[in-house]
Amino acid sequence: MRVETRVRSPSPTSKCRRRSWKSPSFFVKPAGDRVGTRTGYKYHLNHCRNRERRMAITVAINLALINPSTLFHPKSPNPSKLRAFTLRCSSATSTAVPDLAEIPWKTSDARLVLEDGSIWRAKSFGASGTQVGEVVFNTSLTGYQEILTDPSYAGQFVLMTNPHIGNTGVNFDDQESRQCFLAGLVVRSLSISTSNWRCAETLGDYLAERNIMGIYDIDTRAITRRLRQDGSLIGVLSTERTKTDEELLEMSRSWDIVGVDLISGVSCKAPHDWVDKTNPEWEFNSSKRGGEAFCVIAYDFGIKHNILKRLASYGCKITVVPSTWPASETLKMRPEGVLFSNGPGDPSAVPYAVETVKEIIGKIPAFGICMGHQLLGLALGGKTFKMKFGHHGGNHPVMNMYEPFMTFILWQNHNYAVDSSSLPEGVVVTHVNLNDGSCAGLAYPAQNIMSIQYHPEASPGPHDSDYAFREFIQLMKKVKVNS
Ligand SMILES: NC(=O)CC[C@H](N)C(=O)O
Repeated sequence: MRVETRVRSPSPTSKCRRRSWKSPSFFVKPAGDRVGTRTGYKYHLNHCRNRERRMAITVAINLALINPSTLFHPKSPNPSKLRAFTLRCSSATSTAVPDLAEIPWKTSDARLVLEDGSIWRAKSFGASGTQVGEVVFNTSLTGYQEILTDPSYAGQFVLMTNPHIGNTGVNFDDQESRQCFLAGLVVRSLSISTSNWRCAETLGDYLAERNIMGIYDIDTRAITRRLRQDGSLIGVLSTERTKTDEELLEMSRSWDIVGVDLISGVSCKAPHDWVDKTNPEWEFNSSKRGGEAFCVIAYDFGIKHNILKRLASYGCKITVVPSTWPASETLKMRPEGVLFSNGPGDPSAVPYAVETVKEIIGKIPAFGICMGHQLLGLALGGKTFKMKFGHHGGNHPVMNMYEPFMTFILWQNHNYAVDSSSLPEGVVVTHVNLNDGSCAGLAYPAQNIMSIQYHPEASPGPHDSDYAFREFIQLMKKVKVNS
């Protein structure tokens, strides 16, 4: 198919004040011997501000990417600039063209077999092979790259409920860790083109290079309903024709994620300092930072880079240590605070980490995030349990129990939770998830402990809870002043 694009600008001499006359129109139409010249798509812009103009150009580039050599825009107000821009963009992503063009006509070549016996046919992208994991659904509309690189998804297939994924491609600034640890990605519709000023490669290429499997053209709504009704399910994803459905089903039924130590596979291997702050270009909260720098040890149970960046932006000097780092070494380093990070899997499967937490709390102010929060709950004598299908997404309402009318919309990503009723006296539930009443935060003021089940760094997600980092700073400050 040849693609012809035209951008028609408003007449500069037009005296007409009506908006529609002032608006540029933009046409993208398939052209060629067997396609009528008047068929195609018309993008009519309501007004001609730069942003809309850029959008129009972006649409033109996306459609023209199917065949960049036929890019054509004779009536651009500034043809040479527009041509240079569009050609630069199309050549920057031209390596992706053959794959993209193939996608809509590809036939099913993958199966997702769930432990309940259901078999879902799909089309594969990224790596091929056979992979087992727990299927969880994520309700986030954006941020698939941060999700892919969040180590907390180790051992899990992430099914995105947002039906359209891949349209912004992948860049190398939005990585939350050194690699993708998840088992695979499940999407309804994989974008046939990518368009973003930071895009460095397509999602498919990115996953293939990292040996991560992806599938698309699968009924993600039906699977999500099943997970909501029956709870998280183990699944096997396979592109191998030689494997029978029965074999894959057997594989899914003989694997379990409960009781497995997934932290040891994602944690760093040696201590190191962290200095990167949130890029000033993306900084959203530069107010109320004191000049004081606190030394913090961050236990890496699968830590996301943006937790470290936010802490650094709040002025902390951070040393990241592996999950097996002895508490005695930490105490010798005399930090002013200890952070217990997020991380994958079952908190009760890592008793060594609970022991470490037990040895540290009460001696140094402690802050737990997600897995760190669960480990603190266990160390304080509480219990954790596996939730039905967990919380994965950026739309979770969480209420602050100290200020009951303060409800935040937050990013959560967890399958386990602390059982509020199991917590000993003196430990307070500070936050509650309003969807199901589960514990979303706790504090033990007597030992200068605070912890949250949600992600204050967002990435992706709303920034509502960035204040949690400030509260940790205030906690360290209070202890320093009083000591
Ligand atoms: N984001 C996290 O730290 C996840 C915590 C824990 N592994 C869970 O799934 O509940």
